[in-house]
Amino acid sequence: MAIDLRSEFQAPAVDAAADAARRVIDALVRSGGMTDADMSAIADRLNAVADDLEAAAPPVADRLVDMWRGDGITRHDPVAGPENPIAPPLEYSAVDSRTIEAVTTLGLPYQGPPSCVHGGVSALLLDHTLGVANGWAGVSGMTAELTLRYHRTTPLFEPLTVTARQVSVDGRKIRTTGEITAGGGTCVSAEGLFIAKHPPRPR
Ligand SMILES: CCCCCCCCCCCCCCCC(=O)SCCNC(=O)CCNC(=O)[C@H](O)C(C)(C)COP(=O)(O)OP(=O)(O)OC[C@H]1O[C@@H](n2cnc3c(N)ncnc32)[C@H](O)[C@@H]1OP(=O)(O)O
Repeated sequence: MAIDLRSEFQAPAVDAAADAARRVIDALVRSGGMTDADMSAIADRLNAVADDLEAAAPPVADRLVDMWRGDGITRHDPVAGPENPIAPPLEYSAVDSRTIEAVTTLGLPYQGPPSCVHGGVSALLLDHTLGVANGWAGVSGMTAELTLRYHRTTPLFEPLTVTARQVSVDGRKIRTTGEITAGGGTCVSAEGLFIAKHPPRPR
């Protein structure tokens, strides 16, 4: 069962613009200097788009309030946020009442070692996914510790399954585990300690 991304706040045109930005990021990294495209002209066009967006954008303080409307999963975060071009974005499904998973394929913008996912990107995906698993299980908090083991390299261009499960809640201490697998094998595993604490949402 897919986990609902706050359906009352869906914004298909915003998500489509973010998807287009993801394509731009991917194409820029793929091109580098090995392109016949006129990169000076492309920089001008991209800056023109940024000028339009900045001219119409709200004050940051207003947007922060907007970002934190409602409850549940955010739409702007850098892992699952459909309106954040940095996010792949992961789309979570519930496995059971304490476990979630997402399948994603990462490309060149996320590269660390040759043709492999950057270790920091894996940490980002796991930190967030463990946090969402906590939210899904009903008791969430802030990351206090995140221990990662990199078992083998995590491939680009192949489906990755990112899984997280809330293991225990002891007072304010929440323990959660997760992993990234490819082709059925574990690439990265994670153990997290979360402390039940919630900074106030901007209002
Ligand atoms: C329908 C859909 C549902 C899903 C809905 C999804 C919801 C949406 C999900 C969003 C998912 C985002 C997932 C990203 C998660 C981040 O990215 S969070 C950002 C990164 N983390 C931080 O910035 C945290 C920074 N650190 C802090 O703010 C504070 O140190 C902490 C961690 C909150 C703890 O501070 P505190 O509340 O003052 O806690 P404190 O009283 O000192 O300690 C409480 C207990 O925890 C222990 N403890 C505290 N820190 C540690 C530590 N590092 N190591 C070991 N023990 C510790 C203490 O020893 C103490 O133990 P006891 O004495 O009670 O036995």
